[in-house]
Amino acid sequence: MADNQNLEALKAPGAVFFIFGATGDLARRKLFPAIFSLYREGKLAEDFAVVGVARRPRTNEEFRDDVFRSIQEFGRYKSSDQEKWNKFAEHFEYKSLDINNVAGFQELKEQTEAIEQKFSIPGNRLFYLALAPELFGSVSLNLREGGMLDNEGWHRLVIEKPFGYDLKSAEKLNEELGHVFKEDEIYRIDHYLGKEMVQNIETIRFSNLFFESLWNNKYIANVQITLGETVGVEERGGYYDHAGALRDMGQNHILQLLTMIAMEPPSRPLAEDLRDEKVKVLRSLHHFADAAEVKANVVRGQYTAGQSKGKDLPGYREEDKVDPDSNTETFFAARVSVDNFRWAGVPFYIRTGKRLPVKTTEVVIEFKKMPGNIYLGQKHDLQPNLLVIRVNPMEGIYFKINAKKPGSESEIAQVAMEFCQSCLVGINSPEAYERLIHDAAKGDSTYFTRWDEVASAWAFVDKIDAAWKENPSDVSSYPAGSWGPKEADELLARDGFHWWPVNGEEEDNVIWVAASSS
Ligand SMILES: NC(=O)C1=CN([C@@H]2O[C@H](COP(=O)(O)OP(=O)(O)OC[C@H]3O[C@@H](n4cnc5c(N)ncnc54)[C@H](OP(=O)(O)O)[C@@H]3O)[C@@H](O)[C@H]2O)C=CC1
Ligand SMILES: O=C1O[C@H](COP(=O)(O)O)[C@@H](O)[C@H](O)[C@H]1O
Repeated sequence: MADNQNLEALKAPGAVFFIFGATGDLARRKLFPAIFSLYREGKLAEDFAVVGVARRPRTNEEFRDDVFRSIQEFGRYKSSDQEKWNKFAEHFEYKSLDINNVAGFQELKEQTEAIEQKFSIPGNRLFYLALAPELFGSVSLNLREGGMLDNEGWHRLVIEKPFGYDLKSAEKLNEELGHVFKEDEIYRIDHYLGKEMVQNIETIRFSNLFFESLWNNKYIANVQITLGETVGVEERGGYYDHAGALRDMGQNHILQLLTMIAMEPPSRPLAEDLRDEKVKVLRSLHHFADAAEVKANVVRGQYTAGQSKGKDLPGYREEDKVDPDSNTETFFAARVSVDNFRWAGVPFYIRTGKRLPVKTTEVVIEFKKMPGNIYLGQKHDLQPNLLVIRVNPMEGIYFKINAKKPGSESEIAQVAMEFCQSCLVGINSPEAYERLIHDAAKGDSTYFTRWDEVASAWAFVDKIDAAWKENPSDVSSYPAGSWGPKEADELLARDGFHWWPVNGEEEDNVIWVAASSS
């Protein structure tokens, strides 16, 4: 009984989910599998439906086949029972329309009313825009013009990143959306906020006395945030060549991770309180004053041909749909300061890149060194304590401490005490998109970015971009499969630090103690 009650509380209310861009890459790889997982776990009400929208012609049957293939290829759960699949698939319909043509929306309205009647759906409508950002404004206007918002029930707009190209374009887009939707109806996706371990940062920080009491500039020497990718630009060269790493990963995912690490505890466990704290961090970021300051603190790189695991990899300029003379950065690293009471003097080193040696998202908190004076003269190099939060692909945390090497007389060894969440049997963490779609359907905006966060992040990034534009070809190169240009190491070396190894590239002399059941 208690379990049933819990399940009921988890269920999102009945609604129609509109996936605009239903024939696209994101829908196929992430959104359909996420909806299936929510259904399998009983997190969707029985009275739900999904309407896929794009220009390509598709019958409902063809669309359901597309959805089936996407789930079998990319889903956490696969479908193996035809009868159960048919029951799920009958909730899916397709509508071919051009976003720019309002007549299509009027037809969509009629189709939607019939679906709502068929499944007794109470009129709630969630519009997920898995579309190129240029279409976001038109789709919201045409939803209104086509009468899609005239009914009773809630209306929510879920928007993919990038939200604009810079502050100015983001403001324009926000204004366009604001003519149709209120701020609390807009859910701006940053899928990193849906990741299990990103949400866990809040819990780790605010439920452990020994972390929170050390979480400041008295005890922390620096923070390192790495979002490494082994892939190149794949099929997205056309988009990426206009975006680059700073816009693609920096303005959103990295700065969001940084806010989770740096924010003050929210006064109440409410979405607005958490977002208030995050925006305060973004407002505290030191904005680089001019090109010289950017040059001293930000490194940009582009990959050239290289090798990974014995495989030859092309350079960025040889990639499909990329300008052969492109100066777009596929890597950036920066030394960032959060100018507030807690963090003054603590450098935050951030980096991301395509074609790095490993796929990894990790945050390393390096604590200040102990004086070590009582060990002087004993050939001990006392290492600093580290707290490492592993977000992706491994999930977990570990803490590095110094201890007497087992069996030795006085030797000191580094011990890594690990909670390896992904090693735990039975844990199959929900994908970020599952959580976020579920949250949006329940009206919980905690892990979506509010407009003032987006605007503050752009204001910071625009300063870097403006400096880069003054000298567009000043981009360092790095061979595919390496850790980026050497200047990224120099950023830290200057301060007496270095990047800590990530994702299992651990030093040999560390003793691991695992707190998992694997
Ligand atoms: N793919 C990814 O991994 C990620 C994507 N994103 C973001 O998600 C969004 C979608 O990306 P992605 O799926 O890769 O893009 P795709 O190019 O693969 O898909 C775009 C979709 O838009 C549809 N479309 C284009 N023009 C129109 C139009 N005029 N009217 C109706 N439908 C139209 C296309 O269908 P059709 O041609 O049939 O009309 C297609 O379904 C983008 O904002 C992207 O930045 C964010 C993070 C990761
Ligand atoms: O938003 C994006 O994220 C992906 C990386 O996401 P992850 O969850 O696999 O770490 C990145 O490849 C893509 O370029 C970017 O647009």
